[in-house]
Amino acid sequence: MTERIVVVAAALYDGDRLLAARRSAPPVLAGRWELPGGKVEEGESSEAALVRELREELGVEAEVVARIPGEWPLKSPYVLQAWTAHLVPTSPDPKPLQDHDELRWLAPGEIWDVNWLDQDVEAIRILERLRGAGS
Ligand SMILES: Nc1nc2c([nH]c(=O)n2[C@H]2C[C@H](O)[C@@H](COP(=O)(O)OP(=O)(O)OP(=O)(O)O)O2)c(=O)[nH]1
Repeated sequence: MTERIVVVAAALYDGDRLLAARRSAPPVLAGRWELPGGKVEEGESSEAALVRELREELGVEAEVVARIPGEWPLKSPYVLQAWTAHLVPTSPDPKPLQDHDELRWLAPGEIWDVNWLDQDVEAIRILERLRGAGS
């Protein structure tokens, strides 16, 4: 069986605003926007990986809420999974410490104002649908 490595990404909300992060590397992805996160390490749960990545990349303390249904192929052997999350009340504000050079909190009408990575678009669409259904 071929190896399969999960990349976990966070739809991090502050109220109804969603955090988008602009990648600074590698060159092929730089300048495009994504849900922050990273690779799950061996023996690590997806939730623990997400909390760790958000701490490393943004300097925040986050709590994972729920998995967004679906899974999206990235460059083999990676697949993308996404989770909703929020900051714990004592968390510092996010800062682009690693992998990103800009962050934006997107209000509901601003979701498509950034140039999302192609592979993230379906996850963002699902989020928008879930949000629509919930409001
Ligand atoms: N974090 C994240 N990565 C994504 C998304 N969409 C997408 O194609 N990717 C790709 C970019 C990278 O090739 C890979 C994740 O790498 P990463 O650089 O964020 O993960 P990492 O921190 O664990 O990486 P590393 O520096 O330890 O190698 O998945 C997304 O929404 N979030």
